[in-house]
Amino acid sequence: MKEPIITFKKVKKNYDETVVLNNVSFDIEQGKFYTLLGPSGCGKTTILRLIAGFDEASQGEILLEGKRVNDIPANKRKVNTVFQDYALFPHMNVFENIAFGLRIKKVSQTIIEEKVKEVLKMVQLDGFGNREISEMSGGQRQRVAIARALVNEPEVLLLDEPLSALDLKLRTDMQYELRELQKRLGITFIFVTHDQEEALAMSDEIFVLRKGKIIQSGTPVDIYDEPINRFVADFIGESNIVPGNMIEDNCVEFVGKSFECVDGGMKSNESVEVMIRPEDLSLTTVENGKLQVKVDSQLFRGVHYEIVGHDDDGNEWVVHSTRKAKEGSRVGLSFEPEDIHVMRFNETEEEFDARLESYDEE
Ligand SMILES: Nc1ncnc2c1ncn2[C@@H]1O[C@H](COP(=O)(O)OP(=O)(O)OP(=O)(O)O)[C@@H](O)[C@H]1O
Repeated sequence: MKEPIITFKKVKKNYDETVVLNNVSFDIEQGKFYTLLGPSGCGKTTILRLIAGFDEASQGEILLEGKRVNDIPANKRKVNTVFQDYALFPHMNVFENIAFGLRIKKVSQTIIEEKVKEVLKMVQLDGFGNREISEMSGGQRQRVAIARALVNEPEVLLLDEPLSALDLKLRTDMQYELRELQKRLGITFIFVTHDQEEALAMSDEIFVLRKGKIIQSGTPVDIYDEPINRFVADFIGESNIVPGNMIEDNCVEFVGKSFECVDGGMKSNESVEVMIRPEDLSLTTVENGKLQVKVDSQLFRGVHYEIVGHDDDGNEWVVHSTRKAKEGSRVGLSFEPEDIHVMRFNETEEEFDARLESYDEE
């Protein structure tokens, strides 16, 4: 791995007695799209503020390009932030909003004009310089905010829920645009969201946070397919989770039967939670099914039917299927060994924290 562009080493942040970040450590590589994902209040914005230099860490080290920056002020860091509300100046036009930072740095008018033109082009707002902010749509304002950050040529762009004010269609378009922009510029983006679909669609790497800790990091596929615990499984996507028992490395028992699986790492006889995603289950006949369920309801969701049923042990199963099922009928469900994911059963938060710490020490 190249030298990380940002490193957090056991960073803690507290306000008086309240611990907001607890021993957070990570490396951010240059040129990738990272997402901080987690429920409200878990510490996402705090991490951005510490990177930007708007707040100081209570303990631990923050490095930018290998150099400790704990005591370096925000304006000396090659990092720029795009805020949730864009923080544009309403009384200035688009050009002046973008030029503002350069004017403060006393950059010459010719260079300002050149640079503003260049970033307006990057965000596809060519020719919008003279418009007032009030004449711009939500998506356009968003792009002005990004242009204003890009004009400073940051190595890292921090984006704090920048799409949350947009309606669904525009939001999806902007997700695509932002991802394309990041690829084109090749700079590091660190994006904050509590929307898991957005995180999956946009990121190279996701950090999942809970209560001031990063509890899992990895590619969207890693996190979706191999959630570290039930919290991550439930937070990211829909899942069916039932209790089970490991028979041996590649064999797990649930709903009274044993199944081949490829997900090792648990001890024999260990109690586990077995997860299978709704789209990994397919409908078949009762005879051919690995599981049998009675269909309780189904909803048409456009791309698929969402079928909800229960097995004879009373466990609920959700299936995403392009085929319909009949309410009240019995159907079989099939799945592949690699679609089974096993997690520790009933792990308490303390036990989980101890497990995370043991990984850190390895
Ligand atoms: N200046 C402050 N003084 C005291 N507590 C604070 C301060 N700033 C943040 N906090 C607390 O720190 C915790 C983390 O806040 P943070 O803004 O990082 O969360 P977040 O994950 O970004 O949440 P959201 O998704 O709601 O924006 C919250 O419990 C918040 O109340």
